[in-house]
Amino acid sequence: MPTPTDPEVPVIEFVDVEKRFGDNIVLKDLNFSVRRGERVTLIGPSGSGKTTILRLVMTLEELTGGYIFVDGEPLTHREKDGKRVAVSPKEQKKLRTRIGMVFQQFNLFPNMTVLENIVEAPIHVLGQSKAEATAKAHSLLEQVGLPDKADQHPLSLSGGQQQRVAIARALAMDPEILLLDEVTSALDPEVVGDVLNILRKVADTTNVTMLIVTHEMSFARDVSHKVMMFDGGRVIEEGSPEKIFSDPSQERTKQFLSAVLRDA
Ligand SMILES: Nc1ncnc2c1ncn2[C@@H]1O[C@H](COP(=O)(O)OP(=O)(O)OP(=O)(O)O)[C@@H](O)[C@H]1O
Repeated sequence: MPTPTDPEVPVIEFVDVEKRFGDNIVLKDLNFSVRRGERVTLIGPSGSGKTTILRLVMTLEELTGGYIFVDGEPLTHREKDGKRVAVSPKEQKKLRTRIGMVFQQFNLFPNMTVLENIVEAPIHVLGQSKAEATAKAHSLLEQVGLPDKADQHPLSLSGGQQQRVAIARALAMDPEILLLDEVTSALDPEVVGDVLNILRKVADTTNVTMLIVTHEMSFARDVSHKVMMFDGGRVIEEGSPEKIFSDPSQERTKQFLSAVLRDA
């Protein structure tokens, strides 16, 4: 039996996942796994459930069926005596600290400064000292090209700058898993490249596992090890970006790609 520290254990594993909103079944019998350090891009038509998958991993949505494992440990439910039993809030919180997410709409706290946004979770969730968290926050602000914005409030920054702060905030937790949900969709086209370059660098210089939802084909091609195409709540095709993007074998795939991706 593999243990959670076994390198063969997937970092993220979906087993027979079902997600419904009322009568709307968005994901059904969804099975996939992501290995440590792997960067996986999810693509699919609007409404196919890509964002929902990320939100389930972040425990922002309630899982209505099946199981999600992080490092081999159940994130929301485990099977016990043939029954599906919820894990304790404490167990869930422990796993959650390993996961960071960057959202389309930045989701920064508007009443806090940039620095306060970044140090909040490291201090209150990880128990870091204020000095340690602050030093790391300044270094991350340097890394995302905003060394002089620590004392500003998010709403005084441009969208691209706010997204860079959001990336710094996610990285401040040293996440094992980074979830990127259409992080450039709300940005002016001229700043999209800057934000993606920061993420390319994160991909190049860390071993963080990434689950990415994006319409930016070049970015997906550059950073992903694997692309998974979703439709009807299931994976319909998966493979290397070269395979999926450059040589779509079926006409259906070709049409599908031209509908959902843009080359930026
Ligand atoms: N909170 C919610 N309440 C009810 N239905 C929801 C909720 N969130 C998502 N849905 C529904 O779930 C389905 C999948 O939505 P989701 O946002 O995951 O799709 P997506 O593939 O990310 O789409 P897009 O590419 O347009 O962002 C949609 O039908 C959506 O209406």
